[in-house]
Amino acid sequence: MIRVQGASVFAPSPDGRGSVTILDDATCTLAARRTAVVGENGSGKSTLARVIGGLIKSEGSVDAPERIGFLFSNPGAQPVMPTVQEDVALSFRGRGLSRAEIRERTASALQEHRLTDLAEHSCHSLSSGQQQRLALCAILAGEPELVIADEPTSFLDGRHRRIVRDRLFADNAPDLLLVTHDLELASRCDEAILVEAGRITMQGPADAVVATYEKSLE
Ligand SMILES: Nc1ncnc2c1ncn2[C@@H]1O[C@H](COP(=O)(O)OP(=O)(O)OP(=O)(O)O)[C@@H](O)[C@H]1O
Repeated sequence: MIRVQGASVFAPSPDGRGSVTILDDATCTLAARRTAVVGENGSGKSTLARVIGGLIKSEGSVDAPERIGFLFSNPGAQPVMPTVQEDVALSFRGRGLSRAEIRERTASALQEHRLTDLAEHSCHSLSSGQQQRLALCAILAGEPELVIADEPTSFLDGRHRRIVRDRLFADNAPDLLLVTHDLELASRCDEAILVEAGRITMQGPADAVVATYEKSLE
């Protein structure tokens, strides 16, 4: 369950003299297992996702699960460790596991995400699509209650897009808040919210919200 009450975010205006509102008094209660966030470029979707994920501060209040995995729209910003293997292993630390258990779980997570061949590679040497797959692997390894995914398939080829979609929508996957321009994927969520010019203008069943949004684009 996510509750956002009167969240507003301001950024410096381009002339540097004042501020512009990039999220305008957003209020919503998201109780569905999977919620899509749709809207035009620059409407404020990522800003809302970051506010919910606690990555940026806003006015108002946000109540969200404690264990959130955030998939950035720029996957190059995601890895924190030098190599692929170390980055995934980090997700298993702090849970009282032995070194051998961490090694074993890391190997199995890498295998599941078809990253075994890249285990020793430097995270920064990976392509954007590989980084996006690594980010998902590392985040799911952390067993979050909620995944906030900002365009999680933007750099992926068709095959890997299907794999990532299937993983995010698996029965045992964490709850999902999905920012996407892929309206077919958005429709697979239970609910959706529409963001327009910094405001949440609609919330409801994903199909209905996507249909309204698509119409507004005609
Ligand atoms: N740090 C910032 N400083 C100034 N303006 C910002 C900042 N972050 C976002 N904005 C502006 O806020 C608006 C909303 O940005 P946001 O990234 O939330 O949009 P979005 O709906 O996710 O867009 P897209 O679909 O293109 O990814 C944009 O006009 C953007 O330029």
